[in-house]
Amino acid sequence: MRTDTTERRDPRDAGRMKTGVSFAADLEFRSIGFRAAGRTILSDIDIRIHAGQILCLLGPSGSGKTSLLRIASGIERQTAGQIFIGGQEVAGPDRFVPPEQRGVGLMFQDFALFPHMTLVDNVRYGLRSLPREMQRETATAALRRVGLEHLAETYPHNLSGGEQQRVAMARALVPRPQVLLMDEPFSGLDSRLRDEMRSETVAILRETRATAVIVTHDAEEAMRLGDRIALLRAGRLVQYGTGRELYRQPADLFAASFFSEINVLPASVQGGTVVCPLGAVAASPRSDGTAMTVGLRLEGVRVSPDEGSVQARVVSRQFVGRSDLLSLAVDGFDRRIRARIRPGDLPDGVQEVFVSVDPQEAFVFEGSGGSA
Ligand SMILES: Nc1ncnc2c1ncn2[C@@H]1O[C@H](COP(=O)(O)OP(=O)(O)OP(=O)(O)O)[C@@H](O)[C@H]1O
Repeated sequence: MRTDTTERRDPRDAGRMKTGVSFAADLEFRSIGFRAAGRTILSDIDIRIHAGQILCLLGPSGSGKTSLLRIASGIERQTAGQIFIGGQEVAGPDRFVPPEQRGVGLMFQDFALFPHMTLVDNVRYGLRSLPREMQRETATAALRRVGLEHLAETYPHNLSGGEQQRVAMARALVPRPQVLLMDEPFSGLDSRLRDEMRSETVAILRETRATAVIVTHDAEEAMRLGDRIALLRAGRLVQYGTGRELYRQPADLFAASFFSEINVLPASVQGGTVVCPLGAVAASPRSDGTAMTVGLRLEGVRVSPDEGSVQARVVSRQFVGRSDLLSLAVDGFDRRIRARIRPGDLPDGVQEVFVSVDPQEAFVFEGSGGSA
């Protein structure tokens, strides 16, 4: 039987259930597609995470991260495919479990605390099915866990951003959802606080053994937080794996450039070797003349005053703290090459240099477009 999507419900209700009855669960997106307003927003998304794992949905603005999160929660309904939580289908062509029965907790970008309620009442909100005394006790314990018990009777507007984040986290976790869904939970915090809250959030998620999905557009954040990362682009899954896999073996040029700044260089196969304007990069079994593209991390451009594959001139040099950023003009290549070097690696004032490629920092893709 079909049940309509539940846009009129208050999504803050999504995690409401009896405390203590649920445990972390596997979460699976199977062939998810989503069309809205005549557009394809998501297609063919297959992701599965195990109970207790943290999945980061990573991608640029508009890639479909929030849509996928909303589909997992039941606020939105996919137009193709199925969602499984703990092995049970919660959404599919013939089945739709509403948000409040899915055992999911939701945490929003702006934390969405109720301004007219004290902190303890905000946290209690998810526990309305429990007896009153238990609600208070459990909510207070949850505030204690995030270090805010002493502020239980204050109102959200008295709190700093980090404190609000912690209350939102306590509120989302207190009903012990099987899966916690978090939409850019750190984006409203300044960078120092963001670091602190990231570590704290992981600690709390591990402690409660919650399965979590975190939306972010920051690759470093995804690597810090996620056991697995799903990289999306224009509604498609570009790559799924650990942070290390995505960083070290990006599926295509887009994935490579999402994880670090890169130079994109045209290349071709010559005598079993991929050769770009900075020299030889890697061996290749492909036939001579095959067009290739090299993605070279800025750290992968070796710069030396006296040795390297090709000659270059330093066009600009910027001090940016732990490294210097160089812009280089390479003989016979009309685009500037960017490099990031340790300040001591090249004496100040040196203009004529040699450059070569560190093969460890270079990614080779077939074709001139750079796909895998
Ligand atoms: N119900 C809908 N109706 C029409 N368009 C929608 C709907 N939901 C999402 N979209 C569109 O789908 C695209 C993906 O949106 P989504 O919010 O999922 O992306 P995102 O990756 O989370 O982006 P951001 O990082 O900017 O939040 C956007 O272009 C958005 O406008």
